[in-house]
Amino acid sequence: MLLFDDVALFDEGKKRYTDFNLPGAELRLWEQFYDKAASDHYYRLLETTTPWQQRERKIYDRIVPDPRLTAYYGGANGNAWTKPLLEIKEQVEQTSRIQFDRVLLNYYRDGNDSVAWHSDTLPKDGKHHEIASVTFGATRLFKVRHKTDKTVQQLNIPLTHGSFLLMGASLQNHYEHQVPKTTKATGGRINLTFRISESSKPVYVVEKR
Ligand SMILES: O=C(O)CCC(=O)C(=O)O
Ligand SMILES: [Fe+2]
Repeated sequence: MLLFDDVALFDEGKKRYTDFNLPGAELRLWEQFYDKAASDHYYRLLETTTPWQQRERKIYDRIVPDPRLTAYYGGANGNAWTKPLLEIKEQVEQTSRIQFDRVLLNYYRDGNDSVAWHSDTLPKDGKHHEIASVTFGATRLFKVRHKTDKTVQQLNIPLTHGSFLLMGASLQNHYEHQVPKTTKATGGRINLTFRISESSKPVYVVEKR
């Protein structure tokens, strides 16, 4: 069975690069960072071998399960790195010239799974770092909006199978993002966000093109 044949982009066989040129923040996208065969391979592998957890959070006085499954690798409390995750980490490090030391995996089982508007948590050193986001599986919209300046247009970025989105450190200061639920029939989606914890600093500076 072939997975995710609806991704028309793959027919073109092109790696497409976009710099969103956001005011005050860096956001860059490589579509088909992985080709279809590699993307299908990683999707299947991660879906079946990851120790997915259903996390919960307290919202006021209610305990609410997250509308997605998650797993952490690296850092103080994460699972031990696996060979495929290290492979992906090295590939995003080569392109971004930034070194990451942990990864959060999100598994959106269908269109009913989501992540609400947020900025990623401030690391303990009080400073945001770059985040490298890799997607396998169904295409979902990644929405980005400025926290205060309503004149900055909201972005709706379809993150396709095998894409790589690089978020600059200041994106978290000035913008928030979400992956909304969708009623469109959609299969599973796995997103990996490679991060830098407080104990390590980027080895390289992201180069502006
Ligand atoms: O699934 C995505 O594309 C984004 C996930 C995310 O924003 C997060 O885990 O902080
Ligand atoms: Fe996030």
